[in-house]
Amino acid sequence: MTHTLEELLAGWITHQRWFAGKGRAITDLAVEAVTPLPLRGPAESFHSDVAGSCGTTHRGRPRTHEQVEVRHIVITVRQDTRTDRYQLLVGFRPVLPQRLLHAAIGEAADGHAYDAVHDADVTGLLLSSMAAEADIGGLRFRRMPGSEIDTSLRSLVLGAEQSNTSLVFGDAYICKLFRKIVPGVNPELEVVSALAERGSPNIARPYGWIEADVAGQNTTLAFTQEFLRTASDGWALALTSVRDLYGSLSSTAASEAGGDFAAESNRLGMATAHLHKELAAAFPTSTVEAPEVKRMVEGFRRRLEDAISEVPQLAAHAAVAHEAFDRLADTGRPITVQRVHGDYHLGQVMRTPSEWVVLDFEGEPGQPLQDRRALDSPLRDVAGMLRSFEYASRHLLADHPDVARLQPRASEWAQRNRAAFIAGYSAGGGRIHGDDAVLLRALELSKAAYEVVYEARNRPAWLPIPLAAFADPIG
Ligand SMILES: Nc1ncnc2c1ncn2[C@@H]1O[C@H](COP(=O)(O)OP(=O)(O)O)[C@@H](O)[C@H]1O
Ligand SMILES: O=P(O)(O)O[C@H]1O[C@H](CO)[C@@H](O[C@H]2O[C@H](CO)[C@@H](O)[C@H](O)[C@H]2O)[C@H](O)[C@H]1O
Repeated sequence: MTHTLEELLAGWITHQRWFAGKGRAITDLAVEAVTPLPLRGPAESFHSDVAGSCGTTHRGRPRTHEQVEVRHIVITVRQDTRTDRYQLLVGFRPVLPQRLLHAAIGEAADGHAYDAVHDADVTGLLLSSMAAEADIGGLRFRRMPGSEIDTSLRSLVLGAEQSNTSLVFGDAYICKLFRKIVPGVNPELEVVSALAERGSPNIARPYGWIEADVAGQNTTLAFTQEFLRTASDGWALALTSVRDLYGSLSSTAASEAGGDFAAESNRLGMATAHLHKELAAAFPTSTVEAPEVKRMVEGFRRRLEDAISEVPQLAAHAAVAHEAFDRLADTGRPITVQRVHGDYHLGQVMRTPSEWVVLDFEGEPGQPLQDRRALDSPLRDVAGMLRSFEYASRHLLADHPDVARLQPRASEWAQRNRAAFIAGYSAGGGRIHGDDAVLLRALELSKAAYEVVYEARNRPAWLPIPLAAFADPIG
C-alpha cells in the first residue's frame, strides 16, 4: 500500500539527526513548496555523467535520467504550538538501487522516494546550477563573484553528526544544506563573505549559495565553501590529546603526557582574537550600558528557566547559575559588543597546516535569526570554547573503568587548555581583563544551560557533561 508523501515524511523525519523537534509528536506535516529540479541542467551545464546516463547502477543496462526525478521540497512541521520549516531534496525512482536503500523514505505514488542528497548521480545539479547562476522555479543559485566552480565533481554526504547536511564534492567543495529553514540571510553566508572580502586567513573560501524567498524574505538555503582537505577538526585533535593523557599511566601531569594540546589551544586563542578583530572591522560594534546588562542577565535567567522546564534535573543546580548572574548584574560595567561566532566550540574549528580556520557562523541552531545576528560580547565565543575544553576532557570518562583516577587528570587537562587559550587570546589582542571573569562565568553557565537542553534532546548519555558545569567551582 502506498502512502502520501506527507505521511512518509512524517515517519521518516523524526529519525533524522537534523530534525530539531525530537521528542514531540508531529501534529501536522504539510508540503509548502515543490520545485522539480532539471537533471539535464540549465543550458546543458549539468555534468555529463548525470545528464547522459544517470550512472550505471543496473549493470550493463544504462539508466536514463527520465527514470529519476528530483524535487526540492519545503515542508512545514507542526508540533503543538510550534511550526518549523525544513528543506528536503527528494528523489523518486521506480526501483531503489542497493546503494540508496539507506536513504529510502518510502513508496509514494510517484515511485520510491529517497533522500537525494545521498545520490551522487544527481547532486551535481547543485554545483552546476550555482556555477551557471541558474534560477529554477523560486530557487536562485548563485556563484561568489570572481570564483570558478568545477562542476565535474561527485559528492559524498559528510558522515558527521550534524544539525545540517553537508555534501563534499571531490575534495574541493563542501556544500551545506541548511535543513531547518529560518527566513532571512543566513549569518554564515553574511559573515564568511564579509571576512573573505577582507582577506581573512581564518575562514574557508566561499564559492556559492542557494537562496529563495521564504515568508517574503530572501532566505539562504545552502552555502558552498572550500573543503579543507588537509585539515583536522579541533574536537578530534583535542580528544587525541586527552586519550594520550589517560593512557600514560606513569605521567601525572598534562604537560608531560604525549600529545599535549596546550600549544594548539594557545594558537587557537590567538586565531580567535584575530577573528574577533576582523569581525569588529567588518560589522558595527556598540556598547551595552549597565542597565541593559541587567536586561541581558534577565535573558540568561529566562534561558535557564526554559531549560529547567525541559530538563527538570537542572533545577537542583539553578542556584549556582543565579548567583553568577547576580554578580554580573551587580558589576555595573558596560560591555563592548560586536558580531561574534555565537556557537563556538572545538567542532567548529579546523587546523590546516598553517592556521586555525573557523567554520559554521550560523550561531546556535534553534535560536531566532535576529538573536543569532545580534551584536554580543566576543567573550561569548571565549566561553563557548572554554566549555568545549570541559567537554573534551570529560566525555571519554563516561563508563570508563578507571574514572576515579582519571577525573583529576581530566580537570587538569581542561584547566591547562583553558589557560593556554585565554593566554593566546590576550596575546592576539583579544580584550580580556581581570574583571571579565564575572562575565565569562555567567556566559559559561548560560551556555551550559543551552547544552543541557541540547544533550537531553540529542544525546541523553552526554547530559552529565554540561550538568557538571554547575558543580565546578570555576571562576
Ligand atoms: N570547509 C570545510 N572543510 C572541511 N571540513 C569541513 C568544512 N566545513 C565543515 N567541515 C566538517 O563538517 C563538520 C560539521 O560542519 P558544521 O559547519 O559545523 O556543520 P553543522 O552546522 O551541521 O554542525 C565539521 O566539524 C568539519 O568536520
Ligand atoms: O555544530 P553545531 O552547530 O551543530 O552545534 C550543536 O552541536 C554541537 C555538538 O555537535 C554542540 O556542542 C556541544 O558538544 C560538543 C562536542 O560534541 C562540545 O565541543 C561543545 O562544547 C558542546 O557545546 C553545540 O552546543 C550545538 O549547538
